[in-house]
Amino acid sequence: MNKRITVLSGDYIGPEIVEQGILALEAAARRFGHRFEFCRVDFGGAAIDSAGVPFPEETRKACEEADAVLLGSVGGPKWDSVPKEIRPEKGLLQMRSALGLFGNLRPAKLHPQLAFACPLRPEIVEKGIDIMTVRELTGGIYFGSHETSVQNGERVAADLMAYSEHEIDRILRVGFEAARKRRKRLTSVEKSNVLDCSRLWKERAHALSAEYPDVELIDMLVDNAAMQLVRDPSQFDVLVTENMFGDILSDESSMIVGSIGMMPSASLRDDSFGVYEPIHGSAPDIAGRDLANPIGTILSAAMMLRYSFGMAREADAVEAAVDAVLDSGLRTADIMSAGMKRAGCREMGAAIAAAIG
Ligand SMILES: NC(=O)c1ccc[n+]([C@@H]2O[C@H](COP(=O)([O-])OP(=O)(O)OC[C@H]3O[C@@H](n4cnc5c(N)ncnc54)[C@H](O)[C@@H]3O)[C@@H](O)[C@H]2O)c1
Ligand SMILES: CC(C)[C@H](C(=O)O)[C@@H](O)C(=O)O
Ligand SMILES: [Mg+2]
Repeated sequence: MNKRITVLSGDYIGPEIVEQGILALEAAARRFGHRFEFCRVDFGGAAIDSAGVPFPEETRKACEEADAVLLGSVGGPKWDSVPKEIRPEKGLLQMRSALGLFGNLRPAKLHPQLAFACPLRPEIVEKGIDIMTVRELTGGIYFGSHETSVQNGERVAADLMAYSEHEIDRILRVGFEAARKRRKRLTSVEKSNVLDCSRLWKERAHALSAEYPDVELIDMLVDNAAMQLVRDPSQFDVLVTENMFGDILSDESSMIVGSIGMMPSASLRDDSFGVYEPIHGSAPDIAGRDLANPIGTILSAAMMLRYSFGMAREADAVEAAVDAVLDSGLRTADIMSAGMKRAGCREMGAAIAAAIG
């Protein structure tokens, strides 16, 4: 099969990790007889430098013309003082919105080889951790109005959270469908004791649950969910939530599976197109030193194969290669432990590509 992949490397560690994702995709293409064409365009801070804005029209066109997009990470101190309308992170939100990517899948699965890297007690870890967070990605407080005004002689900042029923229903359906294919437990995370958005969310979750009698629906307040994630993560199968709660809880779940460098994501809409990126940021503190863990990006490439290209065998091969390399003892600094072999980002990426075949 021929596929076109637009590559947005982004900033700081972005180019380092994305190159390893590309190596994995090329290895999968070679082994299974596909042709993947990569088109690299500027995005985020790199696009501010070259074009003055983080999501230029040309980048948007390159995304729209592709079958899928591989993204590194954007932002960092170099662009922290640019006007908020052209921040690299604003470009990321513009891209998600322009491409209609409302459904964000963030799987957190503990690789048994990394049990030691989980900060929870062994008896908690032994019960297994395999959570799919389904995060709403194009609505809520990220996309409401953001204003700072002067009232009574002082500045007042306001950010609006708004959700319409159709936005809530379509992401809840992604959650129900995902749970149906897994262990059939859907935890709907909200703050219905305070927020109207959450009250509407909870009401819609119960209305839709009639269409999914095979899926158990559990309501959970977000503060409790944050606590339960570290008390007993094995209770969660699929967790569905709004944009900001999902951002926070997915970083929390990344640490209980060992490192934020391990976590992939897929940002999807109703057709097969998707944007694939690790959930972490541009990690300026380790950029340019070959220290980043590329596994979150490589597993994002596996999600691309599975969700956008319908290539389950190929995705399995990439995931199996990650397991094999972890079994071999190779570790980047963030998941290093005694007796293991320390690798840089490039060595880890090359080993995984070689293991794909
Ligand atoms: N999707 C994105 O592009 C995205 C996501 C989150 C943050 N950001 C941006 O990234 C910048 C830095 O944000 P931050 O420092 O809060 O979060 P971060 O995720 O970049 O880093 C947090 C910590 O995790 C470590 N880390 C992250 N990825 C790693 C990897 N692959 N391997 C090993 N260690 C890794 C970093 O070294 C750092 O100590 C900010 O400008 C932020 O807005 C971008
Ligand atoms: C950089 C930022 C806008 C982004 C988000 O909050 O969605 C990031 O934290 C993520 O998790 O992808
Ligand atoms: Mg985040």
